[in-house]
Amino acid sequence: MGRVFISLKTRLIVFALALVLVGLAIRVVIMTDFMRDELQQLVSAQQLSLATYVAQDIDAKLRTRQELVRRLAEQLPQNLLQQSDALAAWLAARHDSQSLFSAGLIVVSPAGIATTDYPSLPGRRGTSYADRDWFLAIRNSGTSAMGAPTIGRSTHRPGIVMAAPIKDARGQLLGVLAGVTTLNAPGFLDLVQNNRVGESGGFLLISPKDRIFVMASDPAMALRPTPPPGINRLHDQAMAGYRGSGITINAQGVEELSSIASVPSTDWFLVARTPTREAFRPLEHLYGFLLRNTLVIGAVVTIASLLILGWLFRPLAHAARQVRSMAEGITPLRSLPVVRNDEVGELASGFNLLLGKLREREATLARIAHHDPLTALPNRAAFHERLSQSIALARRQGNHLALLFLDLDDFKPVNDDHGHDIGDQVLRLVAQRLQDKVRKADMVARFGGDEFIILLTDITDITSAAGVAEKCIEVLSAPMRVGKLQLKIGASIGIALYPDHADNTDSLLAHADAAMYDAKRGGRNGYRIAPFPAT
Ligand SMILES: Nc1nc2c(ncn2[C@@H]2O[C@H](COP(=O)(O)OP(=O)(O)OP(=O)(O)O)[C@@H](O)[C@H]2O)c(=O)[nH]1
Repeated sequence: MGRVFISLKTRLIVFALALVLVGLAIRVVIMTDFMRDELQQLVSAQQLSLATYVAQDIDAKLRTRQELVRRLAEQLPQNLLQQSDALAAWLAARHDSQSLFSAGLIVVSPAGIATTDYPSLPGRRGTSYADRDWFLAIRNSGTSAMGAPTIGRSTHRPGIVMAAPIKDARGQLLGVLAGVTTLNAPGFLDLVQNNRVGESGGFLLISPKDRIFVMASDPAMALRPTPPPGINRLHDQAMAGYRGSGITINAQGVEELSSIASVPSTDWFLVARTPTREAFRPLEHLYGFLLRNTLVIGAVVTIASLLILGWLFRPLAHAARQVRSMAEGITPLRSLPVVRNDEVGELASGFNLLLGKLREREATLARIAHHDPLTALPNRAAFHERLSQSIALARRQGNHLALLFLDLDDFKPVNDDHGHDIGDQVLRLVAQRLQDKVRKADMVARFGGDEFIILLTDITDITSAAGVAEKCIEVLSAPMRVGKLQLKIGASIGIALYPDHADNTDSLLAHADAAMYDAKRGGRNGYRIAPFPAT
């Protein structure tokens, strides 16, 4: 398990995934600001057009009613002002043909008392409207007026009054004609009430002068007071005349995108509002999309990384396994295949170079271990190895071997008289001369000091071995030129044969050694054959 976490492949995949996630985070951060601004502008523009459209619809309805009541006031037969029933019949004819005033028409005397109404509501005739704003406005200005939305005195429902003066030819006020519309009357504020903006947004129709909601998507809000200043920043700005869009926190603590448009014929304004959570929902969808998109990209990156890294690292893993197997001695040392010309290929080439060096070093060490550094002849260890192999082979093939144990005569004085360097050169000359006298298949080794040993393979009889010994003695007896010196040495040789004297290395060597001492004792510069065992 631990290997998985420290694996280069895992780390690279984690790194790639981290890049994907960082990319997502950066996209989300950058896009959030950008998209929010864009979306806010778009939704604001749409919502403002909607608010303007609905505000103009309300305005048109108010104007139509104002116009109607003004016209009716002009047309009203003034002679009927004193004939209540006839006037009611006249009103009925007008009201039925154009029923814009859902709560009817009222004729009010200059003193503010309702004299006639249609449709007639219980208790309406005789009621005083002298304190109503619309009546007072007409009394003061003499022109038509619209009252503040309020609970009707006879209807007992939220409503609004449009009133126009009834004047005689001299401009004398004879009465007031008032048309009453309840706020929830069909065809009046339909677009505002029970209508939503989006899913959870809505409208508010506000009269800033009266500080009330005239109507809202929730009709229960009609005539409720607007929030006091300081609760809703944008509402405060709208009350002060701002028209346009903005984001604000409403009295319930919900963030809303609000668009404000004027109703031109009054000082009212209409607010279309949508919770920003809903307005900016496309952003959530975008995040969802980005997240899904990132998950897919992440999965693709992981799979692609696994495949690509697997392909890239396969030779590396393979090479690592091979190197381990070589190091553990399971497989022999051999060069790694260089599959590609990339870093992995470079590593394999580097390993192969190292392997070459190792082999060279190994060869040097083997040479050092098996050769005498002075004469470059095989040393005692190499000789023992070779002798064992030769005995085994000779045993299988039924051949004879001969061992010539050679010790220089009077070598010590060379050292003593001329120094060790001269002695070394003499030893090298001896090695050279001996090698020249044997066949390639034979072996000359330095046994140590001034002792040499010669292994003759495949000899037929003792005579041929003795012949070689003689030639060696002869060649070594010849004067040796070392620098300006002319030196002379000799050699004593002991000969032992396989299998005649012995059939193993140690015993064979012991026989040859003993024979060599025999030769020394016999006067030096000669050879002796080990005595053959009695049969
Ligand atoms: N220069 C040199 N001398 C060596 C080396 N190895 C051994 N010797 C010398 O070889 C001599 C061998 O001793 P001996 O065999 O007793 O000397 P020797 O004079 O040949 O005696 P005999 O065999 O009795 O004739 C010693 O003086 C060693 O110091 C070497 O590598 N270089």
